[in-house]
Amino acid sequence: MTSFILSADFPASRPRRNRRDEFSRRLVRENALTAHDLIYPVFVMEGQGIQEAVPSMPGVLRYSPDTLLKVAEECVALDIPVIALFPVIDASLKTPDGIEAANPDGLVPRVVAQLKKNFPELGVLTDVALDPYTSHGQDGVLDENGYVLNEPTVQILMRQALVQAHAGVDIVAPSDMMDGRIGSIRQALEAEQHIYTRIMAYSAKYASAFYGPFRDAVGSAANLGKSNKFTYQMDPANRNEALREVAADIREGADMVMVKPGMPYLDILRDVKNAFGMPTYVYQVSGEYAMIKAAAANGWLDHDKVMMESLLAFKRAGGDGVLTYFAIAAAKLLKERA
Ligand SMILES: NCc1[nH]cc(CCC(=O)O)c1CC(=O)O
Ligand SMILES: [Mg+2]
Repeated sequence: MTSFILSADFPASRPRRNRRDEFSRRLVRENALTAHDLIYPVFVMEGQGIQEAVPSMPGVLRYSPDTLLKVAEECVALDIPVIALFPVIDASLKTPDGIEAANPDGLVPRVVAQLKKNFPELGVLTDVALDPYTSHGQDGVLDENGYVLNEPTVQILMRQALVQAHAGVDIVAPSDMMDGRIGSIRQALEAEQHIYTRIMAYSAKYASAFYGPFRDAVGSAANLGKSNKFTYQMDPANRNEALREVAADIREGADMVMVKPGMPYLDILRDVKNAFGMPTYVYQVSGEYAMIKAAAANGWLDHDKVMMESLLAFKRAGGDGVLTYFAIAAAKLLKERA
């Protein structure tokens, strides 16, 4: 047998030694996913006894406040720390300024109060954004050319966040990408003694085509039509800009920051974590979920394995937690394995 040297390191270095047995693979494992890393986004609408399927998001349902309680109970049982609410607003309540967002008797504040009353230990996160409430599906107030106006939009977002805080929400999460909204919301919260309301800022939110199924779920897709969100959400080509956006949100008072979408933006997630060391979250968005579901339904990918690998990748890339429609399924798997 001829002996040959493959490299100067070999065979002193054989990376496969550590990989040979399950015990040493476990011993050298660098990252782990736990239920504590999961935030479960849910769609909620008016009504009773509702569990309505979202066709472009197989396995995702729209709930009425009563059926949502069961979901919250499941989150608690599975050790999922936070549930994130996304409202489906009746078309009759949608207006150009989306002012229903600031209605203290609206759907979201009522659901927040109900959840906190029944499950005080479950963290509740609310979306601060106008798109579920506007008749045009944009995240803000428009001028005569259809341009989203910054300050007038921030004024309404402040009122929306305050209403949610009064209802008892734990975390407000502005997903709109208006400039200066974190500072305005923080000031308003402090002024009204909501000093413990946390802000999770959607800081680096890209103008992504991966949001398509979500817009079906909340019913903004048809209203939005062919228009886009390029004048406020970030250009997918940009990397440095994400760091500037995150820096500004931290200075303005964000307690946690977010990168969105997830898997196509893992580089941004790593950059943000390295640059700021903040509690950093990532949104595995509706389109990412739909892709995995579709491939699995065709038998092209192993659903559970791909789901868990995609979630672990967020941890490895620097995420402290993930907003994911897989939260319940993943937490169940983690519990079975424990
Ligand atoms: N305020 C809008 C909002 N909040 C969360 C999502 C997307 C979430 C997902 O795709 O799962 C969007 C869509 C958008 O910006 O158009
Ligand atoms: Mg910003």
